[in-house]
Amino acid sequence: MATAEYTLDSVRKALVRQEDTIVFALIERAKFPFNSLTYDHNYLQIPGFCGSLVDFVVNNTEGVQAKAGRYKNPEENPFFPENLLSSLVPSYPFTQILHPGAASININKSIWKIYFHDLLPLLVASGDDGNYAQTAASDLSLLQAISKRVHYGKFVAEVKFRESPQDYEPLIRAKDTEGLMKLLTFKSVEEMVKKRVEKKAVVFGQEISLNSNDDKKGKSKFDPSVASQLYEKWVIPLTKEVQVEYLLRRLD
Ligand SMILES: O=C(O)C(=O)C[C@]1(C(=O)O)C=C[C@@H](O)C=C1
Repeated sequence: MATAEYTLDSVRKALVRQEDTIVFALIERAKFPFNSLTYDHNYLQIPGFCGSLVDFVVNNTEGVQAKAGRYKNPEENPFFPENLLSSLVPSYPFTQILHPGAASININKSIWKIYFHDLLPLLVASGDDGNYAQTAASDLSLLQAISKRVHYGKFVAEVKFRESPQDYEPLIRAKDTEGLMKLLTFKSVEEMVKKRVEKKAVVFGQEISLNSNDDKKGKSKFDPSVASQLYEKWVIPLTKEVQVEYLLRRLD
């Protein structure tokens, strides 16, 4: 998008499209049981590496993706920024609409904790089918989709600021976190988002049969209420946290 194309309407449309990615990633992770060895620090015996299989897969995949240029896009934020090498590919002129302070906002450590402690136990069945590498890969896809959505709050905050700087500036100068949170909140939009996400989970998660009468009979690929809970408890609050963090740096 060019700078002029970033409006509240266009960034909300991007958030709506990201819901599809998140719901599909939920479906893909729910295909596997919990597979606890994926997260067990004593399972791997790889010389020179200390951590679980999911740590190993995420660290190494992010390493390759960083070299391939993924994190040159200001919409992307790595989970392990400490270990990354620079991009090795020619750079693309991404539209720079964000304030430079945006680069220092990365709440992936919180997303990581919530994902493993709270979301996974709600989403997947207990059990072990041995597909640990595939499980870790589907964890990473889902983590990346959630992370992108949450950090998109930077873009949402920027367009809100540009649309009414006169309302935001005094609150930013006063470091009024609560006031900012109130100003950027639209409860009716949040309600709509939660309902739509649950509906997508119902529709995308249903069995498809060529006989239309059978469509709704099969078992859903995951519990659709997990999608709305994910948004209500974590995705929306964290997106708002990113917006406040961004706004607090907006006049630096
Ligand atoms: O649409 C917005 O205005 C946003 O800021 C996004 C979002 C969300 O995360 O879905 C967050 C805060 C608002 O209260 C409404 C929705």
